[in-house]
Amino acid sequence: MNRQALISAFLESIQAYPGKRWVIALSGGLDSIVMLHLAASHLPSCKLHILHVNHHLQESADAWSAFCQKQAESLALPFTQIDVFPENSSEAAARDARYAAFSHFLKAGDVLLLAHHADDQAETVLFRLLRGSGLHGLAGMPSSRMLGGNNIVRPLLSVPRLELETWARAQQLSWIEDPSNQSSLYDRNFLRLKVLPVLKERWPAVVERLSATSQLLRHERQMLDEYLDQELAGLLLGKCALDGDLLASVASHKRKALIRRWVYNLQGDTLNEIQLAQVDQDFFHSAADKNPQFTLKSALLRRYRGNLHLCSLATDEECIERLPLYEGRIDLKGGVLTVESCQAGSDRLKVLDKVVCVKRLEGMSCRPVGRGRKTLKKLFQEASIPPWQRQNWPVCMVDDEIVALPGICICEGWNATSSDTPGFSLSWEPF
Ligand SMILES: Nc1ncnc2c1ncn2[C@@H]1O[C@H](COP(=O)(O)OP(=O)(O)OP(=O)(O)O)[C@@H](O)[C@H]1O
Repeated sequence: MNRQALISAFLESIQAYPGKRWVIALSGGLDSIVMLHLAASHLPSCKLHILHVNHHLQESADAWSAFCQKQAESLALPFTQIDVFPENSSEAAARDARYAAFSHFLKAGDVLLLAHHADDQAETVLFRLLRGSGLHGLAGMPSSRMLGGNNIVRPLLSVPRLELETWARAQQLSWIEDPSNQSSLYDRNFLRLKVLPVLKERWPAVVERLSATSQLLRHERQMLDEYLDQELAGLLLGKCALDGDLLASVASHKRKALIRRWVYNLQGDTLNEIQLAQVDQDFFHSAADKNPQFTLKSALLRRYRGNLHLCSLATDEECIERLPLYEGRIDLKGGVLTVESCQAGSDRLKVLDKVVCVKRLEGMSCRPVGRGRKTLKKLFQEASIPPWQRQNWPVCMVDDEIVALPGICICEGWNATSSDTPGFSLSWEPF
């Protein structure tokens, strides 16, 4: 890869993500220093910002921060340092703290640039292969992904480390060598220091090949994901529930793949094989009267009447007190309410003016159209609404009268049967 090819690879990956700001994650190591200088030379400086995280884990941590700040000053670029104090000194704790700091710092429209390169990708693939990963793991790091609402991009992912070093030396750049990278006690370092050099002797292009393999697998995975999304469409009961009978009827490996994809689509969490085996065991091989639960980072998997539900960990919070209704989508803590007024003519919205949403109280009852008087409890049971969703289900009222239970029923007198009858339709997507 010549100098121009390196610059083109960098610019091509970045130009697909024209953010408000490109935030350069600068550790001070070779890779992020090269990324910084490529960005400073080829991108408008008014769109650049440097972000450095000080983990306070090594003696020289403050010296690294000072080095990064100096780089920013010499290039006249804005610089932010975030200090974090990870729970312990492991790489994983540092990583968690770093990503939490990244998330906290990024504003809407920012794109975060990370300087992982092809050797990092090769190490990742080898490491995961040795750990027994499947397609998901072997597809390696993606060249871009979402972090909360922001894009993370790795514009140097196809560039071997040696190319970066050659370029950095030619530009007379200086960078920091992290002494912990030289300890082969860590698995990743062992692969980098002891295994990859031996492989390179025999197959000089091993890094490029491993990184090409991961890219092929990413494409295969993309096709698989598209297939799973189509299959999921036939299993969904609302957004956050899957039909348990249909899931039980497919082979276990397919069921696990479907559940993993569904959870990923809703939560961004990827369940690993051990977690999936646990979910499969607890939810599809346990007695029907059991109430299995599986806790994810910020959600809970539950079973109700055989179906699989993904619900927020915060469902016990009281989310509605008294909310005037208006047309459109209303985001509430326990879900999303969609309101459509069906009344024709100029009084259309007046119908909704009178309606308020309240929280359900014990013993409430109403008269759903054509079904006589029913308690809300009975209506929830008949509609197969899981108990944990009932507490936050909004109840629509005018004065003391219940006029609708969104997604379940409209009450007598409030279903628009002609243009002069008040009416509306409502749906509630709990989470
Ligand atoms: N302290 C830091 N401050 C800002 N950015 C950092 C810091 N450490 C790492 N980064 C960013 O992350 C990239 C990858 O760093 P590194 O290879 O050390 O992380 P990793 O642990 O291997 O990977 P990951 O960050 O995905 O866990 C760096 O090139 C840099 O862009």
